[in-house]
Amino acid sequence: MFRYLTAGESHGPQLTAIIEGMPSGLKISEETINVDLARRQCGYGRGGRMLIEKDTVQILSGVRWGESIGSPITLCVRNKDWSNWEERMSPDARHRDDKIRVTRSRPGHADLAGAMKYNHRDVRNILERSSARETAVRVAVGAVAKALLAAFDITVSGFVAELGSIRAERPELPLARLREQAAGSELFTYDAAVEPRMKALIDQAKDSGDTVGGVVEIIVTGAPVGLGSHVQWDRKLDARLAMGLMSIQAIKGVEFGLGFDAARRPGSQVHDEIYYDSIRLGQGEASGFFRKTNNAGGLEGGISNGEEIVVRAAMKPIPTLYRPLKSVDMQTKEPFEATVERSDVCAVPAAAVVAEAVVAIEIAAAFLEKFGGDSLAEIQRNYDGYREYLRAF
Ligand SMILES: Cc1cc2nc3c(=O)[nH]c(=O)nc-3n(C[C@H](O)[C@H](O)[C@H](O)COP(=O)(O)O)c2cc1C
Ligand SMILES: C=C(O[C@@H]1CC(C(=O)O)=C[C@@H](OP(=O)(O)O)[C@H]1O)C(=O)O
Repeated sequence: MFRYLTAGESHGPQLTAIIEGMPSGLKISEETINVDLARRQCGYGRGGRMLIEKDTVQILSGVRWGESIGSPITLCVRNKDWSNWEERMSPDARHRDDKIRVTRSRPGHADLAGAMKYNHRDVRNILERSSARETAVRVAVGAVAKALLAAFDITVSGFVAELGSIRAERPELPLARLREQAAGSELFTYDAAVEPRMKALIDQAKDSGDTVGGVVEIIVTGAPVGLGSHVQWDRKLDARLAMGLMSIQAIKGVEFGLGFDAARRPGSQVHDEIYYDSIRLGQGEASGFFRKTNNAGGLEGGISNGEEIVVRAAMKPIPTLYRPLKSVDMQTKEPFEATVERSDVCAVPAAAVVAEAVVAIEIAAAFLEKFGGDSLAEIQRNYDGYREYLRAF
């Protein structure tokens, strides 16, 4: 079974992930993972923390001489900011200092609900882990999942589809190529996917002490028919993708293909009609069956149907506002303005990279369930056999 856990606080020494269930024989390098880590840090509207960090991964287990060996893979991303927080975040009781407690919860963050749930009088004990800093190491896990998928010509790419009320078209270049370009260029940030109008909106929000959200779109190409299953609720691929995406900090909605728009149209304008053409087989397609539209976003009955998987996730505006919202001091119960932690104004471009990672992780998990084996070679045999069967279907 392919699974992973993450650990680590935003201003602690490091973030760690342990991945289990990766087959042996997969080429994995820190350099490849670092490309996605760098992409996640970019994007217009990020705050001061991103000037401090320059995220790089360390592979601490499970990979030898550039290839996975089948044992658990440990990934670590160190927090450079830790050096400024060593005492405030120390595990040592001698450093306790109740004078620096955070008691003014921010509306929209996990602060108050988390403090009440865990019986903390210092909101820092909550915000350190609820922080989206955690997504750094999740992106590292996603890069490993992408490496597995790439071995089977499956790509996962994302872009900023909406920012505030501004909509963007899907970039013209195949998204996989955009990513390759990103890898080769320091200049490329996800800014390339963000239009000048979007930048202006972020500037405007910043100037007025406000924040801005948006929608990211993720596209999976090359996924075969048959990932996920209709037979049980927790095996449906759309459900699993939605859970992965909803687990990203500040994501508040997920839709596939036409999404919510499907509810507003009659069935004749929603469902993708099915065609068959054997000539496609000669052209190297995996199957003669195809659709001319993809309103379903590549998923029917919780099963991938061979079309591109298209999923969007809505991100709410960042909860920490430089012109703070009203809150109540947990200690005195007096009304106050919420604490202003150093913060991003907009992290939608970063969320696109994080969403790519979680989508890659869920697709990789479903892929390994279907074609699983202990080595890449074994999976390749299983996959080849399935593709041959599909062509004759
Ligand atoms: C990449 C990324 C960066 C974020 N940066 C900030 C930030 O700087 N300040 C902030 O208050 N929230 C930020 N958030 C959002 C909060 O982490 C999130 O709203 C919070 O954990 C509460 O969870 P919820 O919004 O899912 O309910 C960010 C989210 C993402 C995905
Ligand atoms: C550190 C990251 O994002 C952070 C997410 C975050 C939050 O509350 O979610 C708050 C900010 O942290 P800080 O208070 O240290 O400035 C962001 O910078 C990151 O993306 O690597």
